[in-house]
Amino acid sequence: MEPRTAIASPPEATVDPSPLENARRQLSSAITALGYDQDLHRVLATARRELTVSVPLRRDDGRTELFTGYRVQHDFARGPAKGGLRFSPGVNLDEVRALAMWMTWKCALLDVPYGGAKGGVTIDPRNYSQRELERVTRRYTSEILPIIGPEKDIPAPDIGTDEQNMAWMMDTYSVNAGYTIPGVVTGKPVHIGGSLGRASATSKGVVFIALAALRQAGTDPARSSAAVQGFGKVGSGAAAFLAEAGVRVVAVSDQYGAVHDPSGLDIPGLQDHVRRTGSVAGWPQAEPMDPDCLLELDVDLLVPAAVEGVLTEHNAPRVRARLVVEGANGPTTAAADEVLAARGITVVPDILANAGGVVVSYFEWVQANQAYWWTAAEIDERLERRMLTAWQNLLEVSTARGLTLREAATVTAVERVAQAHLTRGLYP
Ligand SMILES: NC(=O)C1=CN([C@@H]2O[C@H](COP(=O)(O)OP(=O)(O)OC[C@H]3O[C@@H](n4cnc5c(N)ncnc54)[C@H](OP(=O)(O)O)[C@@H]3O)[C@@H](O)[C@H]2O)C=CC1
Ligand SMILES: O=C(O)CCC(=O)C(=O)O
Repeated sequence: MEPRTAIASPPEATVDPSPLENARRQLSSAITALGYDQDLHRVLATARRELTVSVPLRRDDGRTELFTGYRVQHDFARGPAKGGLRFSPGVNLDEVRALAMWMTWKCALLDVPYGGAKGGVTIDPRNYSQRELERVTRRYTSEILPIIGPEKDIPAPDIGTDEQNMAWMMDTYSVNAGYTIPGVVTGKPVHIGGSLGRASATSKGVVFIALAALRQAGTDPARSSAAVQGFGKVGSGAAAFLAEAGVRVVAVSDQYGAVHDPSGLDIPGLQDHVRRTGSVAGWPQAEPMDPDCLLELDVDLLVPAAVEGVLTEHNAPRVRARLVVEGANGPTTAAADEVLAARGITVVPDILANAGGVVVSYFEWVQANQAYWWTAAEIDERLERRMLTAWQNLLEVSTARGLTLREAATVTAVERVAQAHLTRGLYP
């Protein structure tokens, strides 16, 4: 594939306010709504453990490069920490802190028995060979090895990583232990202890929730339209499942461009094009469009499924979607949330909408620990049940307490985590 230059403009709000500021603002509102004191607030706002490591890489041509890696474990009160590993050049400690905190709330909201964690390495994986990526993954795993494990912290894929990275992590961890420990990571290939349905779980979960939210708003999915930002593991799967459900997916984007067809994109055809060329850009069967304009299209449903901070106070007044379902973590800043709520646009928060991944990661961990495998149908059925139960609960809390869906989700999750702290006596 030809090297490409990203044309999508960096999100205006990733610098100010940062994802961490947004995450802390959401927590702060929940603490106020719950009437908790500032001591408990400080405990919940602060990660239990943070590790920064340096990751040297001997390149294939003999040169050496040095990357920085992070693993942040935000909370353990409800179980081992859980969360993805991101390979992206912009990764920094504060971003990982925010993502780890959101993992804690997500696991609590879905009632999976984990705390939250996240990891990252400051590398753009597109610029490195598979052998180089293997060395980086193994070295990073060795560096964080003392703090991960099936009962401590269980990584999974996130931006820029996939099941192959998880296979290398599992192998590095297992070789050090002297025996195979599949429960140390999730999102592994199925033939080495991964779960059926994990690869598609996040996208499927997004679509279960999107369809339920459309129906809740009185919109027939088969007569609705959608735009999806990001065409990676989450975005391309979400676009495909939406299209299968009869939703007209009119636009999708990645870092290099966006394509638009008001009559609906042929998603399998586009996936094929991306497999061949590495981007949605240049697909001849649709019109190119400015990726920033995708967020402002007149559609029923907008699915941001790329990075944090793309819906800001600057563009939120121009959003015309009736419903936003967050496939990405933290795509909407706290200020944008207020603008969208005031404009009557419903935002289904990340900690519910994209939780399908961690739900099936939980199923994978349970299966790996028991060495007993479920069928694809069992996994899909249990995933759908968990997602829709959480959605119904959320609607009830939101209505009963007069809160937005994000406020209701954060309040519910923070209350569960706080109760775990208080009951265990971890809170001094
Ligand atoms: N994977 C999972 O199971 C889960 C992921 N998430 C979240 O979903 C989001 C996407 O993750 P995932 O799909 O796994 O990651 P991938 O690396 O598979 O895909 C990321 C996608 O986002 C695109 N992208 C990156 N920056 C921009 C931008 N500025 N504008 C438009 N598109 C952009 C990438 O484009 P390009 O291909 O051109 O680089 C790519 O299409 C993240 O927020 C992640 O944290 C949440 C829950 C679980
Ligand atoms: O599957 C997991 O453990 C976590 C996935 C993830 O990183 C996320 O939900 O943001």
